[in-house]
Amino acid sequence: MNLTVRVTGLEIPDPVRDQLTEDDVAARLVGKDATLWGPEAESESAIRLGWLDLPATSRELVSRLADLRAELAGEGLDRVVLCGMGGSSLAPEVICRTAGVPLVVLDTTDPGQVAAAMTDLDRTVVVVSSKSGGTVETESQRRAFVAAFAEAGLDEKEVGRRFVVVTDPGSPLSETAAAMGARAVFLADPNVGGRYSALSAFGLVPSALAGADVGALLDEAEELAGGLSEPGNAALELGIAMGAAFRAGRDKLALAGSGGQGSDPGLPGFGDWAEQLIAESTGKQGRGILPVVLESVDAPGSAGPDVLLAVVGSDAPAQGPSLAVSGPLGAQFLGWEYATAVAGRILGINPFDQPNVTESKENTSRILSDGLPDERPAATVGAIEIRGSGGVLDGVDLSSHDGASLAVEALLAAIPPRGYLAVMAYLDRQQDAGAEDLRAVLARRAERAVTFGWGPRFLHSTGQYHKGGPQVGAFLQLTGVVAEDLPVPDQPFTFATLQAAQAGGDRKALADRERPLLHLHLTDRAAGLDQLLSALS
Ligand SMILES: O=P(O)(O)OC[C@H]1O[C@H](O)[C@H](O)[C@@H](O)[C@@H]1O
Repeated sequence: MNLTVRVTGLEIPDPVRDQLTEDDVAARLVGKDATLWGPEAESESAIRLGWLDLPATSRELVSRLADLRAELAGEGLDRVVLCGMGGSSLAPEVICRTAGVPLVVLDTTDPGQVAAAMTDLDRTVVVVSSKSGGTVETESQRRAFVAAFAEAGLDEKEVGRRFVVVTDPGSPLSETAAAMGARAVFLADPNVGGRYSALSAFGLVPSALAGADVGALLDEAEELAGGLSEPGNAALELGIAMGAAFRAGRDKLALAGSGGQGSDPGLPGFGDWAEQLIAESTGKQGRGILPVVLESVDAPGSAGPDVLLAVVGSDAPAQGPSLAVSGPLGAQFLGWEYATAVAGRILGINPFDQPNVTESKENTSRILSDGLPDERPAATVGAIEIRGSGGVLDGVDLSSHDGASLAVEALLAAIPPRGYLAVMAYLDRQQDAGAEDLRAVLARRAERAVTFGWGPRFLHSTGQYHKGGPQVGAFLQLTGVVAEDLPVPDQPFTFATLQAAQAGGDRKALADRERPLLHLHLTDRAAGLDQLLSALS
């Protein structure tokens, strides 16, 4: 078995393991028994277990993708841009970063970040990935690239040849792909959900075109797959540890990479992939495991009474209740998917649906048709406009020059015991990268779990947990002024209005739950971030 899981400092009660053994869960999961998560989950589970077969069924893609990559290279198309959200982009990002090959991942509606991806068009091929084929971010990016290629002088046929599409059979995107004459269309297995699709066409197509060795990835997964029906296998142990920790009150899973130390190479970006898998799969019905992606093994948030630390890519135990999960990337993907399905059974939830994701999307659509509500700031301090809901600004003196940090302090004070703070930044992941530093700064002050997510990307990941999981979150939303907007061709909105509507739609979903929420709008992005970080550090 090429995955090892070492559990340290966490007691696993015998009944948890005994029950799984008695119920023959390992073999039944490999046999795709849809009854494992109870009668209510059965119809969904019945069409969501195809990921178990992917190490074998995805094989046919390997040579097809090698041929396509060679064909593209022959035409000088060596820059790959991937448009896709959540399950359609997180895995390729890890695969390519781990392999050290360049892939431009576009999973945003930030106008500046989208515009920055539209360079070097003469050597660019765009992979448009969406399982449903109806994701607004992805479709908007596709339209923007079509227009950019046309503006660069390509005729309609040439434009189509710059696109490779990955989607489910019969989706609206499959029809669009045919209509635009896309160079290639890869239809994925509809019996695999987005966040379980790392080893399907969604993970493999962009990665192989960017130059990653996806055959090796499948080999790694296949080696693990061979032992997954055995009781006591490593992926089962991982799921048991996640479930037992949850039952013992350790419902925050802090994820850290080994940073390339020790015997395993690092797996950069793996935490963000696992975050979506765990948050969307378990965060529902008022419970769930909250993944907290850390900057390093000893970053703030790696320990605490409600925390289990998982170090990915390490075989050395860390301090405190922790897991060391080592193995190559292909085995990690399959192992964590299997473990999450097992943990889902222990938690008593359906690990294959995402019942609360649509809510923010619907709010966004409403804002796009009715317009943004006029929400006056409670105060403006320096480059930051301050707004709040859920009582977070009650009694806070916003008139002083440190009004913004007082507002943040009030938000931290509103985090309930065993709760968490989610920082949600609807900004440019490249240009405003410093926003990520807020996580550790705030975790140090809050002494509670603090997560960081780029909007709208996190809506397809932790967004489910925020709304469907335990209602113990406090929320810091960051938005910023847009220097130059970008149209979404043939749509009644621009990227800036879409981004603002997504932030507004999610604020509404959280406000409807009366969660404490602080919204800081940066009227100058760089100055606002500096102001915030220096006030809080
Ligand atoms: O691949 P798509 O259909 O575009 O979906 C992208 C993402 O969107 C939704 O919000 C789901 O909650 C995610 O699980 C999914 O990965």
